[in-house]
Amino acid sequence: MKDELTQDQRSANLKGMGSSRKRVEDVRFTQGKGRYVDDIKLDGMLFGDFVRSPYAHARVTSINTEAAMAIPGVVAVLTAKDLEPLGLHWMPTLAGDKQMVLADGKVLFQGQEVAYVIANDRYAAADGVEAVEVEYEELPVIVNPFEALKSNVVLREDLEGQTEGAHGPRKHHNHIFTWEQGDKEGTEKVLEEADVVAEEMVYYHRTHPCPLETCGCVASMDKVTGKLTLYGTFQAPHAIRTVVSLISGIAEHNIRVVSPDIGGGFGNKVGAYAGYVCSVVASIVTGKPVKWVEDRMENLMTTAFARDYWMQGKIAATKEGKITGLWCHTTADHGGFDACADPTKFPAGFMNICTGSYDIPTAYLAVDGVYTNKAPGGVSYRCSFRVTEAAYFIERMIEVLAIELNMDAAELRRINFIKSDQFPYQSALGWEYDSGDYHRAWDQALNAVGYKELREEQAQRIEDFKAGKTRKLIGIGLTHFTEIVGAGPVKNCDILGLGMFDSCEIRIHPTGSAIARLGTISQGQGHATTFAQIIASEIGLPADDITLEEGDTDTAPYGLGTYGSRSTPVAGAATAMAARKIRAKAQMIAAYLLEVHDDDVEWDVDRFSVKGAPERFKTMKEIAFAAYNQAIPGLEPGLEAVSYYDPPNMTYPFGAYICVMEIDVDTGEHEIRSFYALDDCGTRINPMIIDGQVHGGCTEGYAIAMGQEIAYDEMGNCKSATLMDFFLPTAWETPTYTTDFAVTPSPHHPIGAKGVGESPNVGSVPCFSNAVHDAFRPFGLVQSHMPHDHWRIWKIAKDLGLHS
Ligand code: PCD
Ligand SMILES: [Cu+]
Repeated sequence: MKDELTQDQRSANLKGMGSSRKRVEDVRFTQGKGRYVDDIKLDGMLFGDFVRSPYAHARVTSINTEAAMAIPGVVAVLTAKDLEPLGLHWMPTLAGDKQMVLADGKVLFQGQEVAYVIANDRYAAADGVEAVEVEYEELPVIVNPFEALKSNVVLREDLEGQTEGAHGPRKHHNHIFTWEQGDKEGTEKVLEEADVVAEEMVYYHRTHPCPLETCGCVASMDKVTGKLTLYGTFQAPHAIRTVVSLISGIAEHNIRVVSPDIGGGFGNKVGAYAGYVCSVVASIVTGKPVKWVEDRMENLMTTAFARDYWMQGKIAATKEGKITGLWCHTTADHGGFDACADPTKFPAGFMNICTGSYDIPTAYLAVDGVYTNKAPGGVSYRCSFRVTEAAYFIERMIEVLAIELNMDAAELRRINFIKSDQFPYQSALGWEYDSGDYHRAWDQALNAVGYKELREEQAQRIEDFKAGKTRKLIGIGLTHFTEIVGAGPVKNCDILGLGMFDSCEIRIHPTGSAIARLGTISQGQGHATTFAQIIASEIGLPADDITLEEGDTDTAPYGLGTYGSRSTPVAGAATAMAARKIRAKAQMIAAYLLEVHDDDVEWDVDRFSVKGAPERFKTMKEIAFAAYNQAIPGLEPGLEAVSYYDPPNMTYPFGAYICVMEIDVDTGEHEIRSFYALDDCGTRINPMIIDGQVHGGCTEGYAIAMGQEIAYDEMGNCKSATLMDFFLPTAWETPTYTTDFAVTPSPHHPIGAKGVGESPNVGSVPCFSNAVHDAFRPFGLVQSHMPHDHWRIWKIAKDLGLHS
């Protein structure tokens, strides 16, 4: 048989890895045909809504539900008393703490769930919420973690007297854990003996990812079959199924968890919320489906926030700028409950990646987790595992050290980068970096933006400013970040005891198309597009002929879900491995059909051909059909495979970002003149999707650095619970980005890919912030806290005496 097409043409037809294949899910999304939780409407469905605490800390002395029950349409009102007999008034958190489902005696943060009203429709439920009478007795409020550690006020009375927590000893009744990594004495010695030591407090404020779609679920208990179906905005559907089974006692095979389309997750939808538990209970009690969907204020006030890390740092170096040691003590504000979603052994996530891209021989990190009267969570926002905090910390400390040494910050970085021949690199705080080429990426970035000329322009501008010719300064923000994603090796990463592997199952149909199912779940990342591309390249069937399914625990193989940029490093690897199993069987089938030995056929894009006789071949499509219609001796019929992949290591994507900012000294306004982002995420599956990820992540980083904040007053009132107060950039504010790339494959990943989704947030926040600091560096600014909104920038200028 003769083939008309060249190898390249056949390869292009597959739309495999490396092609900017258009996102298949967008046909649905752009036509309003997505199916989100709120689109699920079941017969006889009821609606739940919460009574929430107006106080940040108060005793609940009484709850009267009579008036609420009298409202037409209200079916029931649940309080902690109703949940207690079921043992469901408290629930375990992913961090080994426990959290009230409904207020049990007291409340610990504003917006905390106090009672759950179930009604025939949303409006009756809302009226019911208004009518529930709750009496509170206010208690002293603590919103500052440093004060919490000194205060006599006991926030968590349920833990009183417990000196041991889930992560070791507790030093104080408002203390959660201390986590230490590295060499304390060694680092102190280095600091003592160093030529130069720079010290600074770096605060990464509390913020929130604010996804377009808020959190919600529909619980439906079928009393006839005993089967509970739970639809919801879950980033980890299988883990939710296991947790629901463990806390409700319903056998796991009788629970089906479904994540339909999700309108953005960003880590906000990893944890388990009171709304899920109450909806499940309500459905069991009423025998009807129950829907609960948060509104915007509830989402901002009560679901997983991000950051709130106070990082005290010391960095030591020689006079020439070679870093000799890094010390960090972090005070972590976790709010009323410790509900982070970190792997069990890492109560401060991967904060110990805080040595960044630099070869720092000695380092020490300690993190103290603290309770305050703020919302719990702390898991989210484009790095669930505290890598954003770590990158911000080290990239600020480098700038602070550059000031101390009176050095150019780009040069200081270059002197200290881990060299390409040092990989795999063992960091002082315990990680093995898989691969990287930082010097090359850095030079590529500096050349691309014309760094030298920019510095000259900036110097001229400073002169002009001093001469009274202009009131605008230029800031050049630099960042070189190293991410750590792909949790994780099962041997040291688990969530609630569930090892963090992931999975893929591929089934080839007789006519040569396929379906693949994964343990992950897309929230907008485009998995249906990219994972089909991996399979296309591995087994030579067009990506367009491969359906991808995620999120239904009745059909998908068990996996730990999508967050921490783990889908590509873990489920992506499982996908390649499952595909390779299929290809191995296909090889045997091809050899049988071609009547040669297995070893005498070779793979060629979309077929196996006889070695030395390429005109004799069987395409994958032909092989698929044969798998179902030929009796092949020694082989089972059919063509499918499943892989559960336990990664041997994390992957370490990295990037070089440079921002040029103009700052108006008199108004505090800024303009982003340019933003350059070079990302190296190893082998690239879909360059266009990567670009989209970088644009999205940088825009979130821009928001965080320049204005976004979950702020509290001293009474614990959340001051930023609406989009009037919480900065969400629109197309108007969003800067234009120039993206670039380098490719340093991961040596341990079957296709060499690393994650990329989190990287742009990890890298862009310090980049924007460093630009602000850099603009004022000649006038003596060393450190100033984010977010750098107009007022705060104006204040910096004022404090430096730049206003006449
Ligand atoms: N090399 C490479 C890598 C990657 N990729 C692509 O890209 C993406 C991403 O990826 P990754 O990195 O792996 O990641 P994932 O896992 O998938 O995801 C996750 C992430 O993702 C990001 N992005 C995004 N997007 C959208 N649209 N939405 C959303 O929500 C989101 N989110 C965010 C977050 S936050 Mo966390 O949760 O906090 O932890 S984490 C996160 C996908 O599609 C993939 O396939 C490619 O292509 N290539
Ligand atoms: Cu992360």
